[in-house]
Amino acid sequence: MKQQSPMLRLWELGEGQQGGLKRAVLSAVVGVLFGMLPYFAAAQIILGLLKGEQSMQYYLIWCVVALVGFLLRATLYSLALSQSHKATFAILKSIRERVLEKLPKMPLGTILDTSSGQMKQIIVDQVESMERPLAHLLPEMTANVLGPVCILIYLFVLDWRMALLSMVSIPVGMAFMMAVMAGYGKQYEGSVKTTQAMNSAIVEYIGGIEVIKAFNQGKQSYARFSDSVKANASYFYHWMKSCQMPVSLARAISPTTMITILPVGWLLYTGGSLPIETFITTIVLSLGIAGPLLAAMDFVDSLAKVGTIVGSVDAILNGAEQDHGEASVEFRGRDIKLSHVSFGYHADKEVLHDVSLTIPAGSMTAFVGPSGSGKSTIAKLIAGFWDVTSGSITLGGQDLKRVPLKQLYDQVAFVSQDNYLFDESIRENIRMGRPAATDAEVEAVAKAAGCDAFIRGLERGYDTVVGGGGAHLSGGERQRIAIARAMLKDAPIVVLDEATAYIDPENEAVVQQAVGKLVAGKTVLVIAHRLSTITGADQIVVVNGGRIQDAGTHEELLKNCPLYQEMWRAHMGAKEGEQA
Ligand SMILES: Nc1ncnc2c1ncn2[C@@H]1O[C@H](COP(=O)(O)OP(=O)(O)OP(=O)(O)O)[C@@H](O)[C@H]1O
Repeated sequence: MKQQSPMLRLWELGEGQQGGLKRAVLSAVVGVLFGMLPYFAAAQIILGLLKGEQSMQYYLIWCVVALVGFLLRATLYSLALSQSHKATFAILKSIRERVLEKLPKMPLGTILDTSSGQMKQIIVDQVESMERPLAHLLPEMTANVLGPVCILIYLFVLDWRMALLSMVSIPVGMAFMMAVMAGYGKQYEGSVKTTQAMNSAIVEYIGGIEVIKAFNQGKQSYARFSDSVKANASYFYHWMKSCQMPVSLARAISPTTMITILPVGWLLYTGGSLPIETFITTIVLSLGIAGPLLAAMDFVDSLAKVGTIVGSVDAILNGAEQDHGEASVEFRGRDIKLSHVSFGYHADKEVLHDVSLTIPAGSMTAFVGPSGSGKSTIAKLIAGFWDVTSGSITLGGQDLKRVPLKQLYDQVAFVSQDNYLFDESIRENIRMGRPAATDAEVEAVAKAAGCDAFIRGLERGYDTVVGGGGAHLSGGERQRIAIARAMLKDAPIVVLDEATAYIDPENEAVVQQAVGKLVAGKTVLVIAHRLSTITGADQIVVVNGGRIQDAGTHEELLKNCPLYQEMWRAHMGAKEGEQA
C-alpha cells in the first residue's frame, strides 16, 4: 500500500466535515491579516511622534485602526476555533463509529488478542488526543506561520537587509526545536506503548480482583500494576528531561531579533543608508515574528503524534475482515453441512482436523467429548464467529463465506457459558435479541424463560440496571435472561453452550422448560457435559482431539463407541455420587 502522510490521512478520515475545517482555516488566516494592523499602526504612531506630527486626528485614526484590527482578529480567531471544534468533534465521533462498526466484521480472534485496556486506549484516549491537532493545529498553525511570513515579505519589500537581520535568531532557535522533534515520533510511540501496558495492567487488576482476593494475590498483582504505573511515569520523566534544555534554548533564542536589528540597524541609519521610518517599522514589526512562530512550534508535537494515532486507528480500520459476501443469499432449506473442516485460532496450532458432519434442519445435535476437544469451536464456526481455515461449512446449501455476516448472525441464537449482560436495564438486555420488540414481547419471553418472577421481585423490576455497574444477578438468573434474549431473537438455529451449567436443582426444571420452548421447531446444537440431558438428541457427536470420533443416537453410541461408554459410566457414577 502506498505510504500516505498522516495529516492527509486524518484529513481523509474527516470526510464530510472538511468544509468546516476549511472555513476555520480561512477565518484564522483573515484574522491574522487583521491582526497585523496594530503593528502597522504602532509603527505609524512612533513615526508620527518622531516627525513631530501635531494633529490629534492622525493619532486617533491609527489608534482606531489598531483597535479595529485587534477586535477583528479576536473575533475571527474565536470564530475559527468554534468552527474547527464543531468539525473536529464530528470527525472524532465518526472515527470512533467507524472503528466500532469495524470490530464486529473482524475475526473474533483479532479482537480477543488485543487487550481491552489497549483497545480502550486507542478508541477513547488516542482518538481524543486528535482533538488538538485537528481543532487547533489547522487554524492556529496556519495562522501562526502565515502571520510572520506576511511580515517578512513586507520587511523584504521595505529593506532586504533589515528583513534578513530580523530572521537571524529564528533558524538558531528552530535548530534546537528540530533536534527535539527529530526523535519525537519514536518517543511518542514508546509513550503510547507504556500507557497501553499500564491500561492493560489496570483493566486486568480490576477485572481479576475476585481471583486476586480468593488466592490472596493482592501484593503480587498490585506489584505488576504499580510497576507499570512507575514505568509509565519514568518514561515520561526521562523523555521530558531530555527535551527540557533544547526547548528552553529554542524559546530563549527565537525572540531575540533585537540583538541583531538594533546595533546593525543603528549603524546603517547613522551611515545614511537606512531611513528612520524603515528602521522604526522593522523594530516594531519584527516583534510580531517570534511570538506566533513559537506558538506554532507548540503544535509540532501534536503533528508528530498524528502519525502514531492515525497508524493505530488505521491498523484497526484496515485490519482483515471476515471474508464474507455482500449480497443476501437464498437458503435452500436449513441443513448444516461441514465438509473436511480444519481450523486453528492461530496459524501455528490447528484445533479441528478434517471435520465432516451433517446437521439436518429441525434436529437436535449434541456435542460431547473431553474438555478442550473442540466442541465449542465447532459451534462457533457454525455461528460465524470465526471462518474455517480449510474445508467448508454450508447452511441451506450456501457456503457460510458467501453469506453476509449480518444475514448469518440473524440465523443463529447463541446461549454461551459467559452470558454477558450489558450495563443497561434487564428490559434492554433482553430486547437486544430483537431491538424492534415491544415491552410486552420482552415480558412474554421473560415469562417463558422463567425469569419474570425474579425480575419483578427486584426493586426496579424490568428497569433494574444489570452488568458492570448494576445489580448483581446469580449465574442461573443471568442464564435465564440470556435464554429469554435468545428466544426473542427467534433464530432458526439455536446453540446452547453448556446452557445449564449454573442451574441449581430447584431451577433446573424451570430452565429445562424454558430451553424446551426456546428450541421448539429449531435446529439445535447443544454442547453438553451432563449427558443425561441429551440422551434424546437426534444425533450425538463425540468429539475427541479436534476430530469426530463417532456420531449416532445415545443407544447406538452406547453399543459402538468406547469413549461414549466411558463418559456415560463416569456421568452415571457422578450422578449416583450426587444422590448418595
Ligand atoms: N479464543 C481462543 N484462542 C485460542 N485457542 C482457543 C480459543 N478458544 C479455544 N481455544 C483452544 O481450542 C481448543 C478447543 O477448545 P474448545 O473450547 O472448542 O473445547 P471444548 O471441547 O468446547 O472444551 P470445554 O468442554 O472445556 O468447553 C482448546 O485447546 C482451547 O485451548
